[in-house]
Amino acid sequence: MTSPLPYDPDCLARCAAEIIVNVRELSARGWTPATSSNFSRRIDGQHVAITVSGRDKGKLTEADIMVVDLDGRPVATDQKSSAETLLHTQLYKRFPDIGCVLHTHSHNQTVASRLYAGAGHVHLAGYELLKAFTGNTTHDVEIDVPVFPNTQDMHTLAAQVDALLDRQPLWGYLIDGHGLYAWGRDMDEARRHLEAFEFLLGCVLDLRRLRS
Ligand SMILES: CSCCC(=O)C(=O)COP(=O)(O)O
Ligand SMILES: [Zn+2]
Repeated sequence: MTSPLPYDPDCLARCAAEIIVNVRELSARGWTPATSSNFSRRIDGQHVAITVSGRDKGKLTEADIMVVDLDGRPVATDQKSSAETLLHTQLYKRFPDIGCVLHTHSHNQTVASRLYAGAGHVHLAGYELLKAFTGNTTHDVEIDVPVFPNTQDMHTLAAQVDALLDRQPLWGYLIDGHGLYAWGRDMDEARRHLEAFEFLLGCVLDLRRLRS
């Protein structure tokens, strides 16, 4: 007799469907080139639905979504989760409110990360779209989007993210030459943050080009 799954399979199916439909849209914008990027959704207090490593994110099916626990260990599967699983699970583990983490490799995100790696952050101020981070209450906020050095050592990267999360609230960060992580309480909020970061980074890059 097979043992029952430790998570609700219907909940996994709903999370997977949500990831598939949203990621197809993000991929159609060119934000997930060459199998890059990874995506996850919290199933419950202990389990996360996340993309399998190396899959074409523009063509995801249910078979490309698996379950890991909050330490990033595969649950009831022998598939290999995203190489960057730890960057997802560290957020779910630390913040019970976080329900969705989205990581993309758009052109704007990658160029901005290269340009601002030296400064360590991209400063965002003066934009109406900053309301995307304040629950539409005010645009009068300033955000420094951190830029972390890229590494294949996820424990090093996760430790740097954790140290910054100790000091300030964050809705996303860049990795140098790599891409953007953004998150939210659910898919809609995470997407709003991701799209706002993408738009604002595009503005910063255009202004810098026009002023030079
Ligand atoms: C070819 S992309 C390099 C790895 C990466 O940065 C990424 O986002 C995708 O890795 P995954 O293991 O999640 O497919
Ligand atoms: Zn990546």
